[in-house]
Amino acid sequence: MIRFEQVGKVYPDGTTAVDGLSFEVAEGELVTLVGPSGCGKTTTMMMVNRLIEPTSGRILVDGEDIAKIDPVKLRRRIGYVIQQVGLFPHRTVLDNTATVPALVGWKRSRARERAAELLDLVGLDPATYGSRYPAQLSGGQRQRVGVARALAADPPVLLMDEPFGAVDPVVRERLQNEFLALQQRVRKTVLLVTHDIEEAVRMGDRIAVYGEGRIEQFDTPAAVLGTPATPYVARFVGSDRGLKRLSVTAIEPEDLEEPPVALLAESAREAAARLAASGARWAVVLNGAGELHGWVSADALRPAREGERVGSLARRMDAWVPVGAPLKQAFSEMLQYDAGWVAVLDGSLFLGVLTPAKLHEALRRSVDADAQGVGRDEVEFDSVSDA
Ligand SMILES: Nc1ncnc2c1ncn2[C@@H]1O[C@H](COP(=O)(O)OP(=O)(O)OP(=O)(O)O)[C@@H](O)[C@H]1O
Repeated sequence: MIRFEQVGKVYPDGTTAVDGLSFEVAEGELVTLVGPSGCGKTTTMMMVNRLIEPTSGRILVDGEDIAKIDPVKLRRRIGYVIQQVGLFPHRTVLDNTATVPALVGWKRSRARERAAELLDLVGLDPATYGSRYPAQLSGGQRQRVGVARALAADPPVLLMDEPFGAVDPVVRERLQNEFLALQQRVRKTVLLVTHDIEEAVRMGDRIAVYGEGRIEQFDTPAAVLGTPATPYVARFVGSDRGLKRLSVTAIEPEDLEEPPVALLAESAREAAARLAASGARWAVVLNGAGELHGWVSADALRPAREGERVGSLARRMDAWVPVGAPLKQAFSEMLQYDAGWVAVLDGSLFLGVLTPAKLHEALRRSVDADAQGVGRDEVEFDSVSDA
């Protein structure tokens, strides 16, 4: 846990970088610090591992005032990932990753074993990449090594300064998702600095939105987007915050439509009759275990011969998302498969489908739920279809 108590930093030339910072990052929580250039994010972060000393207030890590901890010892408890990664160019990827365990006195063989495990964890096969040098990696791969190295000594706290800043947007999104999946498993206490509100929203359990040298709002992504605390925050998160909410609103069972269902092994004629009676133009096709196979149209079923099964007329459907996934994921599947709906699954079981209309409703539900005084006209919906 990291706790800031009235922390301020005035540089020797008189620049006040931050002032009166008080907030807490709970154990296992990921807090993003977001704000424009020069607002004091990096200063905030570097005070946690004492690369910069505050001029007022105090910072506690796990309840201990860090001013009283030897900085070298402190830094061994804190992983540090920076944009430029800072890998040693003349050391292999494996040795780079093993740096901190080796520093803290692990045996070489154990440190290398641990490094291999970590490379695996961040999606780099140690057999392929372990013996390469940093220059022989792509930017995204270097970034992953940076994360692996920071995690190698299993520090409870992780500081990340624009960790995905140096890669293109597609790779960035992949690294972000990978890191989130990793964080689900390792549950570090993370402080992540970014100037990108999208990244802050996607990554943070909570977000600290910085104005000049101070925090304007400290809250969950949904609350920051739904109810910006100040006009400054509203401007910073942008007029398309309704759209950004797609990233933070989870699909819930109540959002789903329940279209007619046909089973793979069922008689096509019976299924056709059922569809005709309900007036539906298509049905979702499931196997006997209730798992998604695809879909079948009423037109395909109508001419079915006696004895023909739904399975021989059904088409596969690969657009699906797990229940609880963000609306944005469903939307992106719809676009990718050029589909008018996506199936929503609970494990492998089919729950229902999400359609664009339902997606819109879900977004509205989410905005209304914590709009608390924010007028509907302040939240833009109409751009959803342009995303
Ligand atoms: N060593 C220093 N001496 C004087 N002023 C400094 C020093 N380091 C940073 N500053 C100033 O402190 C303020 C906060 O800087 P900081 O690097 O924390 O901002 P930041 O939000 O991380 O910005 P960026 O996103 O551009 O990295 C800025 O005005 C900066 O110019």
